[in-house]
Amino acid sequence: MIRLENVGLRYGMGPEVLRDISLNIPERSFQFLSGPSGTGKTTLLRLLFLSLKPTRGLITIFGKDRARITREELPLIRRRIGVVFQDFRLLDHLTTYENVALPLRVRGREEASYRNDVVDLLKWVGLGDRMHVLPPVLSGGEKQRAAIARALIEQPRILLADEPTGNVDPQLARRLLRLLIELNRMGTAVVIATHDIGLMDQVDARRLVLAGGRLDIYE
Ligand SMILES: Nc1ncnc2c1ncn2[C@@H]1O[C@H](COP(=O)(O)OP(=O)(O)OP(=O)(O)O)[C@@H](O)[C@H]1O
Repeated sequence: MIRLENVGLRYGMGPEVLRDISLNIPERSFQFLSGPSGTGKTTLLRLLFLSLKPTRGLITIFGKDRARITREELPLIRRRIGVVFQDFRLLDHLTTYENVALPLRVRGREEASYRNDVVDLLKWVGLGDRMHVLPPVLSGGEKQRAAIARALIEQPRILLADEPTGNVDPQLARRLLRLLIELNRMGTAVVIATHDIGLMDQVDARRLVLAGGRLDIYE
């Protein structure tokens, strides 16, 4: 579904942050992306989300060569990729419901056509009773789940999550992980960037480990 071949990336004139990365992310797969702080996990996720271009190598996404994707095509392709950012990026002046519905509203969809989907998704992530509050009053774990719901509202084929359990206690981290595993069972590919070894040890999943700009893959 997403394939990288000998990809390298440098920011500006800096050193190569990622070197010779070759990776295939199959449909319906589940993997952790780990490695010490500053090794390029977020950078790799940004390459997968097409918010960065590689400085060398080839990326194929949904069968298309990344280098040939036009500016007009980009939003359509990105719609098939859900992302949960480290800092959530929820809009504080919109309710939880409105944050999750925003991608659909921006596309000009009528609220009546999506209201039930948003409510069902919020219930699924456990925020059924927090729909109408603003993000500043949500706890860290609730914000995380709102960000996951927003990433899923367009039914992406892959979910990229950057440290989704970074700010929550171990019990909540386990619940979030269960949610992502259930999502994967329903057919969505999942990539979770994390430092949390305890979290990774809970699932027998593929591990992508970055170190020194290179990627080791443990199937
Ligand atoms: N926009 C940028 N411009 C220049 N250098 C950057 C930029 N973003 C990241 N870097 C550098 O690239 C390297 C990899 O950063 P990245 O954020 O991808 O690592 P990470 O593994 O996600 O780190 P962490 O686990 O701390 O979140 C770091 O040395 C960082 O300083």
